[in-house]
Amino acid sequence: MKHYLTVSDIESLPDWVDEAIALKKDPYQFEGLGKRKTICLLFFNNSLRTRLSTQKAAMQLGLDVMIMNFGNEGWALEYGDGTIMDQGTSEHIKEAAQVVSEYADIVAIRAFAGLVDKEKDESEEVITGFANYATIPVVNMESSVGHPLQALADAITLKENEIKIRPKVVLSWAPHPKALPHAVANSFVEMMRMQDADFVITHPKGYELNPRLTQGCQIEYDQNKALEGADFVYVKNWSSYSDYGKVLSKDTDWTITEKKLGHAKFMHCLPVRRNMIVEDAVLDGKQSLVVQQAKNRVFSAQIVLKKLLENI
Ligand SMILES: NCCC[C@H](NC(=O)CCC(=O)O)C(=O)O
Ligand SMILES: NC(=O)OP(=O)(O)O
Repeated sequence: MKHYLTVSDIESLPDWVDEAIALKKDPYQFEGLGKRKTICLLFFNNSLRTRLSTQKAAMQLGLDVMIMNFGNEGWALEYGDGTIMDQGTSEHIKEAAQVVSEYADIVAIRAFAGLVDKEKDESEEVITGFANYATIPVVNMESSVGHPLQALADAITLKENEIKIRPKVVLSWAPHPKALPHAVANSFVEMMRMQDADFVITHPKGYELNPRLTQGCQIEYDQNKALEGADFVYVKNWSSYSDYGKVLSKDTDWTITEKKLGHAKFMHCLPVRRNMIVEDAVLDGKQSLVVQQAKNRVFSAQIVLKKLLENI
């Protein structure tokens, strides 16, 4: 693996999940691997979990960590080829990526979708710009279209809570006041397609995800029907994909309640809007796995960084 950019960079999901669970029992096992090496974390957007869990994973591997809030503090970057830079952008991705490569051995980047221009978001200009011009491995800490560290942590969490070989896993849309990206849902779908499960996606009409990703997946527009007999309910809001970036519904009939959840475990990547996405009783109850998911972000990051370091 050269970079960790998408879920498809996972060479073997079951092996990586097992390795992560083993690492969790002995987190400092590979403490020497990152000695005298540096990871640089660049954030174009806010974060709690990704920032701290990736830093912690790096520290447990003995890496030095440099963090920069690029969105506020870096120069505005230009991505276009041959652009006459007489407008707002100050520095080209070509120099920026090469320069960061001189200071660090791995670079990790968070750059969300703008949700205005679908083509621009799907071109993944920030993360692919770094992957094209950096001379070091690049890690995706949530890009326009994917959040593969989250999906790997979710796979670990599913495995830790597995009670049957082929569980029923439901990905449900839920309402949110703002337009949110598709990245988390996309990567969850891609990850679920790598394992054996009765997987169902439910959302209101108009909220279909990128059909290239959901091809062959079961889609059920009736949320109650989708939730019947579920073992895991993974909840997430996303904005419309077809009517790109638009909020078409804030219908709180889609909010997850204790009653709807039944015996299933509740999952969400966080941060979560209480009593909008899910009612308090679920988050405060025993069936919620959200904190375990957040903990597993350390081990998903650590497995990825370990694989990259072994390759350097
Ligand atoms: N990394 C986890 C989710 C990040 C982002 N959520 C948000 O922006 C929520 C913000 C809010 O609730 O105001 C998303 O959906 O992709
Ligand atoms: N789940 C997740 O990526 O959280 P942050 O946005 O806080 O990093």
